[in-house]
Amino acid sequence: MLLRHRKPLRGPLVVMASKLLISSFNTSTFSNPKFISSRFPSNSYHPQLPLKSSSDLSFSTHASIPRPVPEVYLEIPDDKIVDTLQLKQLRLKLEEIGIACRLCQPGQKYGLLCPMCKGGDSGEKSLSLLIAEDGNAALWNCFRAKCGWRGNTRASADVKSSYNRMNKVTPKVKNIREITVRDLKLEPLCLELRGYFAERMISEETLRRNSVMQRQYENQTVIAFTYKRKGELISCKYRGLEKKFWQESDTEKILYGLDDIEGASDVIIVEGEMDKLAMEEAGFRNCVSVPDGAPPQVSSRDLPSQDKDIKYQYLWNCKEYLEKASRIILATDGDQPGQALAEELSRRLGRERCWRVKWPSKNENEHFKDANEVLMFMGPAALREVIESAELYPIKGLLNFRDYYSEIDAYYHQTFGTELGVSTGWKSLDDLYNIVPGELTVVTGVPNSGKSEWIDALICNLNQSVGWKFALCSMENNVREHGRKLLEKHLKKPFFDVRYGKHVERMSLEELEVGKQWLSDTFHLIRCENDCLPSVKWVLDLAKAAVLRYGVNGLVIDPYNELDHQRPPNHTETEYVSRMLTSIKRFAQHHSCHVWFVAHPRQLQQWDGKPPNLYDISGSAHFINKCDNGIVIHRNRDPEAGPLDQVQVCVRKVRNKVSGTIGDAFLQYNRITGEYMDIK
Ligand SMILES: Nc1ncnc2c1ncn2[C@@H]1O[C@H](COP(=O)(O)OP(=O)(O)OP(=O)(O)O)[C@@H](O)[C@H]1O
Repeated sequence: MLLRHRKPLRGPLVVMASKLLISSFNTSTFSNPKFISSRFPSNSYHPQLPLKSSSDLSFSTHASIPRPVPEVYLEIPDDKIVDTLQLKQLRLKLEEIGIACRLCQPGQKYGLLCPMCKGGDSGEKSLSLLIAEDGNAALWNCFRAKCGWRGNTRASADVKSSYNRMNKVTPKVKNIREITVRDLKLEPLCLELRGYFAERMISEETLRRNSVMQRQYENQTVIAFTYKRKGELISCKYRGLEKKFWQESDTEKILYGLDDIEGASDVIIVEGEMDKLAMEEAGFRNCVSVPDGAPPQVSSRDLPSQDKDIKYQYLWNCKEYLEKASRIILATDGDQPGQALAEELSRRLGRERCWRVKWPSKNENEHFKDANEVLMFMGPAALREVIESAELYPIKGLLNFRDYYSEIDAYYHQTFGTELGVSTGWKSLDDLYNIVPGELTVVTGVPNSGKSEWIDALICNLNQSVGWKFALCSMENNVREHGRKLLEKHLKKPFFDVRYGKHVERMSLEELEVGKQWLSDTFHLIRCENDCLPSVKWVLDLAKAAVLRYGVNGLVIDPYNELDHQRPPNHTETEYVSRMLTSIKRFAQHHSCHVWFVAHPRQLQQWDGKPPNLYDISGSAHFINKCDNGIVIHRNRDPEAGPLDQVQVCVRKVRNKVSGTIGDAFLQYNRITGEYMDIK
């Protein structure tokens, strides 16, 4: 007997709960939303009915189904409860789709067993059903997150509502027929068909054990693959002579050979009945075949909910057989649809327990495509070997060094020539700092120490030695000044013949023309032409375009403080810097592009004239933590201490010992051409 709760509605909680439940329901259906009970009867009646279709049903999953609000009660006088014709019709419809509502009364909410998920392992009554007070409509949802089945229906189909529209995307649950060998007029296989299987290396014993039969169909004898569960015939699939397949209508979709995997910890899934039989010949009974073959390609959509997963309903119908398996070998066909099927199966079964097979080569260009082919042409031992050497199904993001062997080999053989880093062009730095594609170098130094000059000289050297090209995001330089400095270094002549260059020959007009062409071929400028400061993301997006369009090998961001650093209010500066550097490193690695990032040190209170520390960079210690290389550029400004044109390149951090080590190198600065030279 159902428990009914007979306390009057009270308080704001009740009103809230009513609104919550009714808001997801057509209010015209429920004219009086205030009578709702969400306490579930503990002993509701729920026979296990097969899933059936109804023309005016609509189902959808909903992750955020409101859980029933407890302690909300209903008061309906007994004399108002009348089983109207429409209520009877409605109940029939609900029963048809497996909702056991024979004893459910209008205006109340009940907790029933969900026919879709059967309440999961615990068998909880997770389906919340509400029948409208007029007995004309019902609304249900399963509050188990894994299921989330929900829907609504009306007693009569011709009501104008959103149902028809929704029906188009909802599954039609067919009236499942019970079938028997006798009803289907199945017969034992004739000699000719047994011969057909023998050609395919399928023995009579295997055919018998799998109850492979035949049937007369439109003047021809066709093969009948019997789909059984616990020995009972559930469905039957026919195969005509021209490899034409069809299946008994209105039967439940299940895996072929289902009883063979009951309790198995290792399960093999193949793409056709013939492959299942072939596996048996190779000694594997723990094998099932999908009933419907393979999809043309992997769906680009998210995994649908169970009730909308029509094409793979057979997996859900056999869930309890598959969920205990710890290893599932996907031995689908080697062609594209077969691989798409493996992907779709692994998405549903959990990639972590899936394995895949590699079909052996047939000749130089081809592979065998499935189990039956391997059995026929290579024999049972070869098929066994294929299954025994199955490999783990790849999981995106979970990898092994094996996946990188070719990269490791290329590294060993220095195939690309840049594995040990490219020389800066200065001998004194060869042991300390070499440029590796994909790394991040942070450069610092007190103002006017020559950071930008040194980086310009370095990239000119790299262009000359290995032809690298660069994207320059140098906010402090105006374009013509930057062009001048780069040209002077490249042509080794001053741009002007006054002041700094008055004693040396100026670059000629012809040299300027050649130089301009070199500038255009070598550098791409990332510049914010208006007043706003560019963000790191903006710079990286353009740098990515420069990599893809022009194949640049390096990016210079000079300096850090000229970028827009508006950070989200909940981020500290440390967090912000950390994230920003992570995004720069990702860009560098992903595009094999070296990034030089210039960062100023914070204001040094009592500067002793010595090179600053990397930790002195204003903002955060993340600069030194995150960079691959950390360099401080320093120059002597005390004539007593040594030559004024001497520049100290302090290599303060080198993450990769292959490319260098910590130490100082000294270079000589040529003020006229901006070149840096090794000190002889
Ligand atoms: N060793 C040096 N001797 C003399 N002048 C130098 C030396 N190195 C750089 N300079 C000069 O110092 C000026 C500033 O150089 P640069 O712009 O490269 O310094 P910076 O460290 O990047 O400065 P800022 O911190 O202001 O960005 C330039 O005019 C350059 O010619």
